[in-house]
Formats: sequence, C-alpha cells, structure tokens
Amino acid sequence: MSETKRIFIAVVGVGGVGKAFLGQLEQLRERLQKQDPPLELRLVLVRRSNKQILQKDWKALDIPKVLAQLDSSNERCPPFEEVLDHLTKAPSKVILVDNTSSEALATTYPSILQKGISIITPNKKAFSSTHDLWTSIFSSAANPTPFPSQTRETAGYIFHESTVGAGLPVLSTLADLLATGDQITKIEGVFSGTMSFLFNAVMPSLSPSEGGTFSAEVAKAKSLGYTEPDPRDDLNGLDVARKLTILARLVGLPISSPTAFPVQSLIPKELESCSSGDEFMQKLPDYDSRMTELKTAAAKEGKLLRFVGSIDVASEKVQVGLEKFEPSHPIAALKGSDNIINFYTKRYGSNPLIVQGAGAGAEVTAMGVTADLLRVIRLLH
Ligand SMILES: NC(=O)C1=CN([C@@H]2O[C@H](COP(=O)(O)OP(=O)(O)OC[C@H]3O[C@@H](n4cnc5c(N)ncnc54)[C@H](OP(=O)(O)O)[C@@H]3O)[C@@H](O)[C@H]2O)C=CC1
Ligand SMILES: N[C@@H](CC=O)C(=O)O
Ligand code: NA
Repeated sequence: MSETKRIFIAVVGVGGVGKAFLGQLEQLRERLQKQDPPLELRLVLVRRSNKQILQKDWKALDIPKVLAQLDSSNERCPPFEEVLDHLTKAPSKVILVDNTSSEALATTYPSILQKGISIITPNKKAFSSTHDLWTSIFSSAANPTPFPSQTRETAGYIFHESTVGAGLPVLSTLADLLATGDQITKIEGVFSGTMSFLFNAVMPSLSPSEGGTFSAEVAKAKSLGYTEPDPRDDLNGLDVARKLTILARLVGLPISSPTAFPVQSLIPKELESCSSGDEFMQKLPDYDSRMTELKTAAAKEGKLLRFVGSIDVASEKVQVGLEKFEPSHPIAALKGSDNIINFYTKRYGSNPLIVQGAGAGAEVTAMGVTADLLRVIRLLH
C-alpha cells in the first residue's frame, strides 16, 4: 500500500446534527483508511458551548468514545481564535465542521478560510446575514460561489449543502444548473422541515376532526430534532427566509438580509416578548385557537394550509408565508418533515426540476455535511 495521506478534522457543535455527523465520520474514516492510497481522517477537536477537547499533539481522538470523553473533560473553552491559531500549525490540511447555529462563529469564516482551513457546515448564519459577510466569505474561499470557476489554492474551501433542505441535493443541483448555463426563473416550495411537519400534522386533511393542536405538534417537532435550537426561529419564518436568502444570492440576487422581504411570522403577538424559548413553549397552548381559526377558514374554501416560500428571479421578488392549496396539490400532499423544492428554469420550461424528501432531522442533515466533507477531500487530493 502507498503512504497514508492525512486530513485533520475539527468539530464544533455536538448537538443532534453534530452527534450524527460523528457517527458518519467514523464510518467514512474506516472506509477511507482501507482505500489505496489510504487517507486518514484524524479528529483533533471536539468543542461545544462550554467545553472542548483539543489534541495539541495532533494525536487522533477515538471517535466512538469522544462524546463520553467530552462529557467528563474539564477542558474549558478558550476563545476560538486560540484554537484557530493552533489549527493553522497542523502538519496537514484541516477541515472545520461547524455544527452550531452560532452567528459569532459564522462571522469568523473569512479569516478561517484565509488561513487555509476549509469549512463545511449546516449553519445558515454565515450565508444569510449581511451581504458583506457573504461577499467576504466567497472572496476568501478557494471556491468562489456559485461554482468553482477559479481556485485560490492557499485558501480553504467552503461547502454548506445542509443549509437548505438539510441533506437534500438542493445547492449542488442549483450549482449544476448554473454551471451548465441554465437560467433560473423561479424557485418555490416548502423549505422548512419543521413547518412541513407542523402543517402535515395539524391539517392533514379537510376534516375538522383530524389533526393535532399546533402547540403539541411544535413540541413534537422540537423533540424530533427538526426545529432550530430555539423553535421561535422556525415559527417566525426567519429560518425559511434565511434559506431563500441563500438560494437567491446563489442565483445572483443581491438580497441584503433575510428581513429584506415579506416574511410571515406564526408567533402570536402576545408571545413576541417571551424572554426564553422555554417560556414561549409553555405559553403557546393558550393560542392554539388562532391556528384552529385559520384552519377552519381554509377548509371552508376546500383548501389546506401550508407554509411556503418563493423567489421570482426576474422581478427579484422573494416571499415567505402561509398559503392555501387544494388537497391534491403536491405541496399539500407532502408527508412528515418533507421539503419540496421546485426549480423553474429556461431548460426545464413549465415542468420544474423537483427535489423532495426529508428536510430536517439529525441523520439526514449530517449526511449533507458528510457529502460536503467528501467534496472538500476530493478538492484537497
Ligand atoms: N436539526 C436539523 O434538522 C437541521 C439543522 N441544521 C442546522 O444545523 C445546526 C445544528 O443544529 P442541531 O444539531 O439541531 O442543534 P443543537 O442545538 O442540537 O446543537 C447545537 C450544538 O452547537 C453547540 N454550540 C452552540 N453555540 C456554540 C458555540 N458558540 N461554540 C461551540 N459550540 C456551540 C451546542 O453546544 P452545547 O451542546 O454545549 O449546547 C450544541 O452542541 C444549526 O445551525 C441548524 O440550523 C440545518 C438543517 C437541518
Ligand atoms: N429548523 C430547520 C432545520 C433545517 O434547516 C427546519 O425545520 O427546516
Ligand atoms: Na441541502
């Protein structure tokens, strides 16, 4: 066998997605170790909000045992810049996996990339906050968006497939459409696993006796790992707005922020001032009748409520909110946490290219991150 090549992996965030990613990393590590020439994926950092394990001597952490080790570790988190300084001294390439929803970490991506460290992440914050940050990230990365037409070899690569539609091939499909010269005219569909789950459960049919209460289904979506760490970030429409911002920017629209277009919030006005997600969840059942009223009104028109988003490229119009659909409509017929993303393009004409499937959940999201890991590995070797 030829000499083993090596890539160092640094994981920040070990919640639902981070844990599932570590499981997939272990499987991939075993596979790549056996290929010829072997490639070693060596885990050297795991970090959560209040503690970390960093291998200063670059020795491999044992992935199946690392979470238990982290639990019992006393190593507090130094500022991330210190960790980054150490990672830049690695004897081989480093890939940082950001499995958090931290905006603070997201704003450091440009400097991480400039240091030659690649990033893979399901965290939407970096790509859907200010347009300046977006520009800064992709002018720092080795793979400028929307597709690598040139490379800056000393910089790191960045991929973020799971920021839209979790592991579904949404960004890679869009990149292929653009790279092969198609023109996107419209993107529309259901972009939130949480919202899909909620409306499929609260209003599965036109029958008033079917469907759970809104607050109980929100609690279920949270326990299934579909919601953002704070479910209000889903219910206020911002999570979908962030995904549409990312897609619109990839298409070339200079969207300034995810609040720059109409976004419907499902948070009752009275609960906008809740100081915590827990307080919000406790009080939400008091407002279930509001959703029942909306549901009843839609059913009178013979329609089902669904939470959707759209980008009209020519008019640069982006919008997010509730709409009503005939029960036979593909959007109304979704199941579970499924997303559906319709790409209308010049080549595909009036029959869109459709990507559909689970749009939230730890394993399917981690799968998109692991697929991004493979993309970076291919570019590095
Ligand atoms: N869940 C899903 O279905 C999907 C999630 N995503 C995205 O994936 C990301 C992770 O989601 P999920 O796993 O569900 O979230 P969780 O809340 O389960 O996990 C978040 C993890 O990040 C850690 N963390 C938060 N802030 C920091 C920080 N500043 N430094 C270090 N660690 C930090 C938390 O630490 P601690 O453990 O100490 O709290 C926790 O381990 C989010 O950006 C989310 O939007 C994208 C698509 C689908
Ligand atoms: N909270 C999000 C998770 C994936 O991005 C969702 O429900 O879609
Ligand atoms: Na995706």
